[in-house]
Amino acid sequence: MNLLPKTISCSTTLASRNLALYCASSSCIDRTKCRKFHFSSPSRTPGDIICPSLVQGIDYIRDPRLNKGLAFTLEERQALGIHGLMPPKFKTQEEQLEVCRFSVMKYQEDLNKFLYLTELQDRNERLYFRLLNENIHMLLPIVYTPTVGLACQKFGLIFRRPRGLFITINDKGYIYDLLKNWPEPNVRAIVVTDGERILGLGDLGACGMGIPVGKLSLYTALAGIKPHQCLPITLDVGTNNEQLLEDPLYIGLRQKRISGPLYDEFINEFMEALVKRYGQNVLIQFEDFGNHNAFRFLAMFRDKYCTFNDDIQGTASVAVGGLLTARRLTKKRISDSTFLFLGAGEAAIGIANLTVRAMLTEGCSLEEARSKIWMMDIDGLLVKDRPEGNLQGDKAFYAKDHKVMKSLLEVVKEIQPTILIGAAAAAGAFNKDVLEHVASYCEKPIIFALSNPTIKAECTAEQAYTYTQGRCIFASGSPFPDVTINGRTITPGQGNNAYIFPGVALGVISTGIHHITEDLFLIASQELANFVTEEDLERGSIYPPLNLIKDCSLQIAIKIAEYAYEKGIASHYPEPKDKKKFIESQMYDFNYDNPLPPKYSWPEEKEPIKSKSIHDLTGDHLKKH
Ligand SMILES: NC(=O)C1=CN([C@@H]2O[C@H](COP(=O)(O)OP(=O)(O)OC[C@H]3O[C@@H](n4cnc5c(N)ncnc54)[C@H](OP(=O)(O)O)[C@@H]3O)[C@@H](O)[C@H]2O)C=CC1
Ligand SMILES: CC(=O)C(=O)O
Ligand SMILES: [Mg+2]
Repeated sequence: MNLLPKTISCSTTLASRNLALYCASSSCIDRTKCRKFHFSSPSRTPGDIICPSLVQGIDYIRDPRLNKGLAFTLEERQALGIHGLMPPKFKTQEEQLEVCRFSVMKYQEDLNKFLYLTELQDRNERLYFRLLNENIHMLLPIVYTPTVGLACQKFGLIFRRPRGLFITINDKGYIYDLLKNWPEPNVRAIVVTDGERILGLGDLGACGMGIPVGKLSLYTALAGIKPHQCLPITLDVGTNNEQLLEDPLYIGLRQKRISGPLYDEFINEFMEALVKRYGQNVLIQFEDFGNHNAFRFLAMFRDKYCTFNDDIQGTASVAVGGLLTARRLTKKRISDSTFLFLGAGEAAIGIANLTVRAMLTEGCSLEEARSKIWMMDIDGLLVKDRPEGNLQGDKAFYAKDHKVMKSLLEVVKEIQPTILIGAAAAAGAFNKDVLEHVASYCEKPIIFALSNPTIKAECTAEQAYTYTQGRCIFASGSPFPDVTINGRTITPGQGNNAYIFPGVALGVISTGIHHITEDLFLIASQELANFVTEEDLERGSIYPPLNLIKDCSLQIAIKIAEYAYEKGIASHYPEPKDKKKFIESQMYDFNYDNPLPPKYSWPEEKEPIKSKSIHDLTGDHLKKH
C-alpha cells in the first residue's frame, strides 16, 4: 500500500544513488516542489537531503542516506511504500544505537568490529555517524589507528563494496570525466592518498583507500562536515610492495610505481580536474604520500589550491598543542627545552618547523630556535658533514656542526634532550636504556611516541612511565590503555592529528578560505591546548579526552573563521556576526530526517491509519485492514 499523494510523486526511473545530482538537473519534472522541500528544513542547507519525490519504496531502505531501518514510523512506512518490507517493530534511533553498541562490542576481533561498522555505514549512514559521534572513545581505535592499518593490510580480502574514487595512472588524460562518475556534485572536501606510506606500514598501494575513508569518517563524526560533501580518493600509480604485487587478492594495479614527469603530469591533471569539477575552494587534504612527494606537492600546490598535508601540518599542530600544554606541567617555555627527534620525515620536520614558530612567539630568534632542535634519521644524527648527505629539504635547517653519531642512546647521552619525539616508525627504539637515561637528568621529560599504528610506536605508555618512574609527560599516536604506577593511574594522551584536521577543515570550508597558511595550524594548536583542563593534567594527559574532539573541532573552526575574516582570507561574505552559529548552521544533523514533505496531508478519500506510540505497536492495527 502506497499512500504517497500523487501530487508529489515525480519520476521514478532514477538510479537511487544519483539522486542529488538528478534533482539539481533541469530534467526533474517536479523541480519546483523538490527545491521547495530542500529549502524547507531550517536546519539543513540545500543539497543536504535527497529529493524525496525522486525515490520510491524500497529505495528508502536500500539507500544508506535515507534508510532509518526500524526507526521509520508507521506513517512513513505507509507513505513511502515500504510498509511490510520490514518487521512491525518500531525503534527510536537511541534504541538502534544501543543495539549497535552491543553488536560492535560482541566481536572479539577488532577487524570484525571494523567490518561491522563498514557495513553499518553502507546500510544506515546517520546511524553510523551518530554512533561514531557519541562513542568516539570506543570506536576511534576501530575506524582509525590502529585497526584501520590492519584493514588496509587486509584490504584485498575484506573488500566488499567500493567507497570513494580509485583513479589510476591509466586514467591520465581523462581524470575530469572520471570525476563526473562520482554522484555527488557538492563535494567540499577530499582526502587523497597514493598509498605509498600508509601509517608506518609502508607502501600498501591501492589498499591505502582505508585511510581517506577513515579520515573522512572523522570529518563527519568529529566536525559535522556532511558526508555527501566528502570524497575519499586513492591515486593508483602502482606499488613497489613485492608482496602485494604477487598477492592474487591485491585489488590495485599490478605494476611498479610510476614516478618522475609522468607522475607529476598525472597529479597536476588531478588537481586541475578537482577544481574544474568542484570549484576553486574545494579542500584537498594530502594523506600518507611518500616523503619525497609529500613535501614537493605541498610546496607546489599550497599557494595554488586549497590544500594541506595532514602528515606534515596536522601532525605538527597536534604535537605543538601538546607542547603548549606541557608548559603548564614543566613550568618552562618551549624554548627552554632541548629537542631530539627520531625521524626527520613528514611528521618530524612538520613538528620541528611549527615548534620553531611557537618558539618565535616566545621571543626566540630563528637561529636560536633551530639550534634547540636535534634530529636523527635512518643515517643517524643530522650533522653537516656526514658522509651520507641525506640532508635535502628542511632537514638542512636542523643539521648541526657536530661529529657523526649513529646510536640513539649515544646521542641522548651527548645532547641530553628534555623532549624526545619519535616519528620514525621505528618500533621500540625508545628502549629501557634510552628512557632511563633521559629520566636520570630530567625531572619531567616529554616523551612522544607518535608512530602509528600501535605496533610501530617507539615505546608503549607502560614502558615510558615505568622507565621514568612515572615522571614523564607521554603521548602516543595510537591509543594505549591506562597505566598504574606507584599507586597512581595515568591516562596517556593520544597525540594524533585527529585532534586537528577535522576542525581545520570545518573552519576552512565554512568560510571559504582559498589557501591554508601555517598560521591556521598554530591557531589550532593553541585552541587544542586551551581545551585541556587541570583535571586532564592530573590524569596525566596533555590532550583533552577523545569525546571532546568534536567540541574542540568546533572551537578550532570558530577561531579560524575569526582569523580568516580579520585577515581578509575568507571568501564567504557577508561576514557572519555570530561565527559559532554560522558554522553550526552548516553542520550535519546526526538525527534522522523526516522524509515526508512538511505540508504532507493524507488524501481525503483515505483515512490515515492512526499511529500508536512507536513503542507499543504490536500489529493490532494491521488486523483491522
Ligand atoms: N601521530 C600522528 O598524528 C602521526 C603519526 N605519524 C607516524 O609517523 C611515522 C613517520 O611518518 P612520516 O614522518 O610521514 O614518514 P617519513 O617516511 O616521511 O619519515 C620517516 C623518517 O624516519 C626516518 N627513519 C626511518 N627509520 C629510522 C630508524 N630506524 N632510525 C631513525 N630514523 C629512521 C626516516 O629517515 P630518512 O629521512 O633517512 O628516510 C625519515 O626521516 C609513521 O609511523 C606515521 O604513522 C605520521 C603522521 C601523523
Ligand atoms: C595519523 C596519521 O596521519 C598517520 O599516522 O599517518
Ligand atoms: Mg597520515
